[in-house]
Amino acid sequence: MSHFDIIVIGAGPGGYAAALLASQRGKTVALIEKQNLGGTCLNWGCIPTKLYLGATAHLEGLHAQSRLRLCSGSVQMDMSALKKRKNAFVAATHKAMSCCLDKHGIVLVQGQAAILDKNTVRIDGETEQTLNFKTLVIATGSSTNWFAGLEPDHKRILDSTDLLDLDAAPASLAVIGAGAIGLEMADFWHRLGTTIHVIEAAPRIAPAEDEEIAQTLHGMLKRKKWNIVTGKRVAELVNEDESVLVRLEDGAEIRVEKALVAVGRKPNTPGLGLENAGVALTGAGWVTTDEFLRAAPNIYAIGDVNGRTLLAHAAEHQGRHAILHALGETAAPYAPGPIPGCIYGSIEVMRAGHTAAELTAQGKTVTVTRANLGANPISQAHGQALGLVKVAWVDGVVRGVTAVGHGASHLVTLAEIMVRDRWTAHTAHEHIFAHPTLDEALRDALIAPLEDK
Ligand SMILES: Cc1cc2nc3c(=O)[nH]c(=O)nc-3n(C[C@H](O)[C@H](O)[C@H](O)COP(=O)(O)OP(=O)(O)OC[C@H]3O[C@@H](n4cnc5c(N)ncnc54)[C@H](O)[C@@H]3O)c2cc1C
Ligand SMILES: NC(=O)c1ccc[n+]([C@@H]2O[C@H](COP(=O)([O-])OP(=O)(O)OC[C@H]3O[C@@H](n4cnc5c(N)ncnc54)[C@H](O)[C@@H]3O)[C@@H](O)[C@H]2O)c1
Repeated sequence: MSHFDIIVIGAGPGGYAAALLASQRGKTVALIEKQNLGGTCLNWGCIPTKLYLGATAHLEGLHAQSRLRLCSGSVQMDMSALKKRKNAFVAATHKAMSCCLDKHGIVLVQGQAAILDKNTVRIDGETEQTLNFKTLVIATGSSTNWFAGLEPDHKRILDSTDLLDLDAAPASLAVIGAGAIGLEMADFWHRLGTTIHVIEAAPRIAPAEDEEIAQTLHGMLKRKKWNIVTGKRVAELVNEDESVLVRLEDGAEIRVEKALVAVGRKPNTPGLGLENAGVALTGAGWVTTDEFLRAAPNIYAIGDVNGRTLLAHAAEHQGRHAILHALGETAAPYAPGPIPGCIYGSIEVMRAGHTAAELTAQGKTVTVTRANLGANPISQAHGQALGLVKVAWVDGVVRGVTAVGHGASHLVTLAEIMVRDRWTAHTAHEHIFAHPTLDEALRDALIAPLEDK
């Protein structure tokens, strides 16, 4: 078959979800992938990083208890065994995904796709082939970005994919960029004994997060003896054979064993032939989409490649909307509401909805309530009671919830529901929160307006 109702380019979380939904709706579907099923998320992103963090969480837990003098001694991680486990898990997931595609009658085409015109793609794989579509979904994702002077050499100057492949912990690691990738990876290697240096150009780490949350995180990481430099750009990374020289814009230098370049992502659009279908690009090459996620009348662009929200669950959600819109099952513009997000690790950050600063910038009158994790018995039980939950309100309605601390990511779905369903302080009293749970900290921040009266 060379003609399909729907062709999807890219089998990451966005493309895979779109292909499955289209086939469940009875459409003929081809999914084109040049590398591995699962895209960045499964192979080099969400899944391997969380597997590494999950496998070493007990090290951090024991550390916290040893600080309370409840245990002592040391545990060694076997890095090559962990890598093997990660590779086995990823391979098993490839197999499961491939079976699922087969079961749904989706034709998987291995190769690199390029658009020839508004109804045709060419695939360069083992053989070259041309396929026709009624609707195309571009879900080609993004790749590691770097700036002049910071180019990874993949030996000492690494990107996030290289760092997952190390066989042993480096003695020291400079992390360039304190977004989610930099902070999560630094946390993993810190657990294995690596000395961490974080250099962030913005005035604070986790610059996309609420300022108080980011400052609290900063303080907690400093207690772990991370060297954190903010407000300074790294100008150059030099591989000096035995070490890497990190040169900051003000001339200051840091020498480390390895450096991680985690300064953001760039869209996978070069060579896609988008110009042949009248698709416009913006900025660094992100696909421009309209309110329905369309890049052209019969072409949608979903996930990282459209630059809206670089998260796996956002890609999946957009994939679903694109298919429903293409099939005429919805005529509504894409309006995702609050998109939950987390930074994972020993100290986690979670957020759903707007920060207080974002709401204020929109001209809203914002009030803020808080609950410290110090008062939460579960945080205390883990010996990790620093951190807080923060709620931003407008007109008595929850508009944003964010938190920092041990296990904070576990609060994110409830926080998303609170924002989406426009909870008031009274709503919190309509629900029973199990005791003792971290959720109670969320409840405490929520009922604070009632308690204050
Ligand atoms: C280290 C790291 C950790 C992360 N952790 C998280 C996390 O915890 N939670 C979270 O939500 N997000 C996380 N992300 C982000 C997440 O991985 C991405 O947002 C998500 O994978 C985007 O999905 P996508 O489907 O848009 O694209 P991708 O997953 O990038 O998939 C795109 C696919 O398209 C294929 N492709 C590209 N061009 C072509 C072509 N011309 N022809 C054929 N195939 C092509 C690629 O090979 C790839 O498989 C992380 C990212 C990184 C790098
Ligand atoms: N847990 C998660 O959900 C998760 C985990 C990892 C990645 N991601 C996604 O992947 C995307 C990419 O993550 P990221 O951390 O690479 O990007 P990012 O854009 O979030 O952070 C990059 C940081 O690098 C800084 N920077 C840029 N140039 C610099 C320089 N020369 N010197 C010092 N600092 C510099 C920027 O100020 C920025 O804070 C994010 O958008 C995120 O959504 C999500």
